[in-house]
Amino acid sequence: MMNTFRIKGGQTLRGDFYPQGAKNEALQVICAVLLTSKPVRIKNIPEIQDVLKLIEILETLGVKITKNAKGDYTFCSEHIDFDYLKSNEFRRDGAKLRGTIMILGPLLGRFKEGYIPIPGGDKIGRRRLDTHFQGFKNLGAVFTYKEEEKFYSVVAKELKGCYMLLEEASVTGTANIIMAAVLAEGQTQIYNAACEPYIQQLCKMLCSMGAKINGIGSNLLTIEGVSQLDGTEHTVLPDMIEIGSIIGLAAMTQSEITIKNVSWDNLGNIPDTFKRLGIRIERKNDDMFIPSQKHYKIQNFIDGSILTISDAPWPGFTPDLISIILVVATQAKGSLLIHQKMFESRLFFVDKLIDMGAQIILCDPHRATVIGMNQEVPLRATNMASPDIRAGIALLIAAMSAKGESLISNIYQIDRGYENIDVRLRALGADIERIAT
Ligand SMILES: CC(=O)N[C@H]1[C@@H](OP(=O)(O)OP(=O)(O)OC[C@H]2O[C@@H](n3ccc(=O)[nH]c3=O)[C@H](O)[C@@H]2O)O[C@H](CO)[C@@H](O)[C@@H]1O
Ligand SMILES: C=C(OP(=O)(O)O)C(=O)O
Repeated sequence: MMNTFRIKGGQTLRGDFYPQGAKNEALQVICAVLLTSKPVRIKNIPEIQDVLKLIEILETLGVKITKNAKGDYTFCSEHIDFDYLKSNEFRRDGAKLRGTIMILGPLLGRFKEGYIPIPGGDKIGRRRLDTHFQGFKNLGAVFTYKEEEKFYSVVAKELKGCYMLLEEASVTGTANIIMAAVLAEGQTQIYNAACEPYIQQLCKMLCSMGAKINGIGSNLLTIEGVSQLDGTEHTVLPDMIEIGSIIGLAAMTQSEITIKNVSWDNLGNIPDTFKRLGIRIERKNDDMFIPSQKHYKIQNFIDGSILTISDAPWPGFTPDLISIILVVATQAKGSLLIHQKMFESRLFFVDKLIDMGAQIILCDPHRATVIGMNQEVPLRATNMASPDIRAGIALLIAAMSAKGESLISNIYQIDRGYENIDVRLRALGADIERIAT
């Protein structure tokens, strides 16, 4: 069944918002349970489409899963069904999301073989997997790709640690290589490693399972292989992308919102980047208070030139919040150049914002200039489909600020990353309804 959101915009929201656990961390640490035959308990798992699908795939793989409470699961990977891994069912199920790619590293590390169909995820431009496979090959694995079956396999007689310099700081690639290397023989050094909080959390969890990893949080990881890993307990951080989305929503709708328990120390430059758009953000212990603001003014650079916000590997600004920055800028005072460097098809949704009356010039697939309207002319309500997860939430924010009723279809693309977003926004006073179409 396809669902649509009906949104009556123009309401001011107010209240406390509790962020969900981080989707991209959950996908990594859930895959890591494959590294041990012992129970691993993970708390604060967001119960969103992508994560639930991964859990379902692990269950079919033979992992015993107990749900202790909402978002709190224990996984035990004593036996793995390699027949299923090579089956047609897996070729179909495994292709549904991006996160499944990260079962390869742990399977290769522990069993010396792993299989995966070409993974799904957002259609936001080319999404290469070269870094993953080059990393596995560096450790001694043989990589095969059957083009007609769209199926990858990695097998090794043994994995041997080595020094490697990654071609790019791929997030899921780094996670995959770490998970293979923790059980490889000897020392592995990964330079140009991604170091997002997702990766730091994965490393911390692996260390509590007995792995030996140094350099956590930096782009040089040194791993001493161990022969086996133990069980553990781990809690997923709040989702920094959801937190950024709510900052954007508060600013656009001139609302006063407190985002609870944000884990400030793991937000990097996200709060400061929104502040550069003139949005006031206050720290209150571990909560984030966003006061209601009639207007917000984009800062210029020191030399007076137009501000540019671009994405970069961590600790740079995350590409997953670029669409939100863009939509928020449409009602700021001033102009902004958005430069989405990593993905080439993530800005096309600006067409919809232009339909709603936003002043945006798409310069090329990577850059858009936004001329803010200073909340003087509201966006117009419209009907639209959500193209990808972050454009989806950006359009939802636009619809919440627009006068009148908007419809957003294809909201599966929002549900896969935001848990019950309609219910949680209604609690803040939003007029949003989920309708079956
Ligand atoms: C499930 C998951 O965790 N998904 C996240 C993960 O995807 P994922 O791990 O798939 O993304 P990668 O980090 O591999 O790369 C994303 C894109 O950026 C390009 N690239 C990457 C690194 C680099 O230094 N330069 C560069 O240009 C790649 O070529 C690719 O086109 O990281 C992305 C980048 O933060 C996020 O958007 C995704 O939400
Ligand atoms: C692009 C994203 O997700 P995925 O990598 O799962 O497609 C995202 O979370 O913004």
